[in-house]
Amino acid sequence: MTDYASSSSWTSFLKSVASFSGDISSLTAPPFILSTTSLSEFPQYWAEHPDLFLESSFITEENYKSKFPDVTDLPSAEIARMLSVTRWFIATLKSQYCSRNESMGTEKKPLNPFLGEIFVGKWDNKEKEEYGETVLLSEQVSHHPPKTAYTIFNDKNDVKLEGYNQVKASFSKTLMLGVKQLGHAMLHVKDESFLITLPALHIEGILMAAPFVELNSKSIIQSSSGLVTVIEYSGRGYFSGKKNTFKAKLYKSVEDLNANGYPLYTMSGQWSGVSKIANGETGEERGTFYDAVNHPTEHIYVKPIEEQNPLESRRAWEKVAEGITFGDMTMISQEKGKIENHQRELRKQEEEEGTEWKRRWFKEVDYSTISANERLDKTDDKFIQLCAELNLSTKNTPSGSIVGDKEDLKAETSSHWRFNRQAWDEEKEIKV
Ligand SMILES: CCC(=O)OC[C@H](C)CC[C@H]1O[C@H]2C[C@H]3[C@@H]4CC=C5C[C@@H](O)CC[C@]5(C)[C@H]4CC[C@]3(C)[C@H]2[C@@H]1C
Repeated sequence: MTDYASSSSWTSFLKSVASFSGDISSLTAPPFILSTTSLSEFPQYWAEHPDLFLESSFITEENYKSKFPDVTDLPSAEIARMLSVTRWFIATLKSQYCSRNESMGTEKKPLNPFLGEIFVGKWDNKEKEEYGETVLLSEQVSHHPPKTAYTIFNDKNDVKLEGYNQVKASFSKTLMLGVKQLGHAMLHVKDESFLITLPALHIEGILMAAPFVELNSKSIIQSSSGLVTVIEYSGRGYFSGKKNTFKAKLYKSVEDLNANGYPLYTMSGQWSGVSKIANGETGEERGTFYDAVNHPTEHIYVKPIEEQNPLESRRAWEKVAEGITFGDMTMISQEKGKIENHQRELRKQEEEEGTEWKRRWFKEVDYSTISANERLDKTDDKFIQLCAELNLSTKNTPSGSIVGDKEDLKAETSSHWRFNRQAWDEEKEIKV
């Protein structure tokens, strides 16, 4: 095993970190820490368990007890659906935050998508007729700063996830990279909606050239039914001492949450391992909630590169990925240079013509026009309604910020990316 930590390329990289400007892509990291995967591919990690992604859409008053056989006191289908959505969300975390360690040995620096870069794919679920096809569309809607908008939809069962992501990163004195996520995700299952806020994370192990992600802070899942789940994260050295630890509490309402009342259920354990579910009031265990190690992961299907459009990520980055695989710095910088030069020419042309790159499947919606309480009775916008339940900021703040907290007061914009389904229905060039 190469001792990367003491290699000259890594020590000089660490020196460059000293002058880190906050823009992750500005850092030239050595080939062994570069990933051949672009950030535009990351939304696939929301649906690598097609069964769990769709499960809540199959839960009815008639069958809900069968979905959680150990939870004998499950009161209703609505609560079962909230448990199911919570389990799906917990199940996404291992793919989101550990998949590079599993496939490449350590966390790596993803390729920085160019403006307009797209990534599309599907889970055809052929083995389960009742699932139907799940489609992923991802588009880099901003390059400065990088923002990725995505949707994952399954028309047959009326399930759709829509969201976008932006990160703010900063190095601590101990060279740990702290990352705050902006944006949010919204899951719509038939006539129910769930707002999901994104956890903050930090990258440990950079000094030893063996980086890995640990989650911190919390996520909230707010349902349009009023049910709410709060998930708190911790790592090694915190109360339980184990890495990737979480504690999730499902409350009947925000009032119960705010009054520090009993949750209906508490789920706790490791999001990358096994977690248990217990009765929220008595603490009596009700069995295993989720087992990340033994639940099969199904990777997305992406058509071969030769069938892809030039804007599609794996085709666009093919040569750079080759350079990274061979550790050929010259090839990496030459091929990256071609992509960057082409982008510079496009921006120059747009500047001269007074135009702007046309976003393909997503549009930016400005929520700053009216104040929050006015909006409530004037909108059927689920984002506004679900944020209002939790008094969450609707501005461009780290996900989960509260109205009036310092991040909310500091934020100047309130624009969020939304999927434009009609644009996809009218799409002529790109096939999944
Ligand atoms: C920046 C210094 C550097 O290059 O160090 C190399 C190290 C690999 C650490 C930095 C990179 O670590 C990567 C981890 C990436 C996040 C992983 C998962 C997600 C979830 C997904 O839903 C949205 C994106 C997000 C937050 C990734 C964002 C980019 C991260 C932090 C990469 C770092 C550049």
